[in-house]
Amino acid sequence: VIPGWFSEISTMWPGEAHSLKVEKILFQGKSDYQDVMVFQSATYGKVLVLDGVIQLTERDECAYQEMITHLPLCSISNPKKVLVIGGGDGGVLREVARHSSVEHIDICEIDKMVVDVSKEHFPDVAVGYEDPRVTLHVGDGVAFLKAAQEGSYDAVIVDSSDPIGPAQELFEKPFFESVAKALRPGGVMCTQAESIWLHMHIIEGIVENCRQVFKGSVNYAWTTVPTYPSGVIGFMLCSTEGPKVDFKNPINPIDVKENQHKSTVPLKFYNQEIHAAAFCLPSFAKKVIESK
Ligand SMILES: NCCCCCc1nc2ccccc2[nH]1
Repeated sequence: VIPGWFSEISTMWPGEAHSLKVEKILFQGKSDYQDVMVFQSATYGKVLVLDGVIQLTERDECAYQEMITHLPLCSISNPKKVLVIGGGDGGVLREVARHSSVEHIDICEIDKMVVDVSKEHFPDVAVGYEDPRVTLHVGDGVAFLKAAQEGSYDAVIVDSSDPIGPAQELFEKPFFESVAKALRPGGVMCTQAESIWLHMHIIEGIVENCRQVFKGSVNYAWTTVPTYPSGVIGFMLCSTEGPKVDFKNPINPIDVKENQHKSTVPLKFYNQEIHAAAFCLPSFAKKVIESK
């Protein structure tokens, strides 16, 4: 351990560790589910760490939050009812709120400490909670979806941490089945789907499960997030049987106007070209993902 530096060491990425220079530790706690830490970094703004794994930094969170939200929502017309699983930081809420067709946003986050810490230390991310369309449910996303009424959502966004820890069940087939049940015909799911450099085996399993569960389209997209392991992270884009969804051609460009309730920052990362580009895969990943 180098004094003054945080290194992201994990069995999920053996032999490598991204490091950030630490100016000051702002919060350290242990919730019922995980260790929670916030520190001021020298060059990436504030950083949120759960069980030693970087979840977001102020400098590059825009890439992840904008892509995980707009890849699905710009692929369907007139999204009205959206469910977010995880994402307790509030960043996905901030992005969903940009879509004026949306009437209601449910968010189910298991760890209240993540919500409170984000509101305290990441106000520009937690601003999403201030939108009047948002309802926060503190609890397990698996149980929430089991209880959800069939066909009640246009989109479900699964903004989970990694499959080691509280989010483990969110990568398994029964969970995907409960998501498909809660979606309307032609409804869409977008999940955090790890790194093609580090987790091709995990991705292979997710793709296999999704192809069995989602009878519409199933596509893998990816983007650059400098502070996630290997500097990239992926998304699983799935739609249920029904009206065809073409994820690769955004049909519903965001009418990016001031949020009804709060003026949020303009889009920093997402645009139509990067939407289409996100689905272009290197051959080693294409071979695995498109053969499933
Ligand atoms: N190793 C990659 C981790 C990706 C984490 C994505 C993420 N960031 C989050 C912040 C708060 C709550 C849930 C979250 N999920």
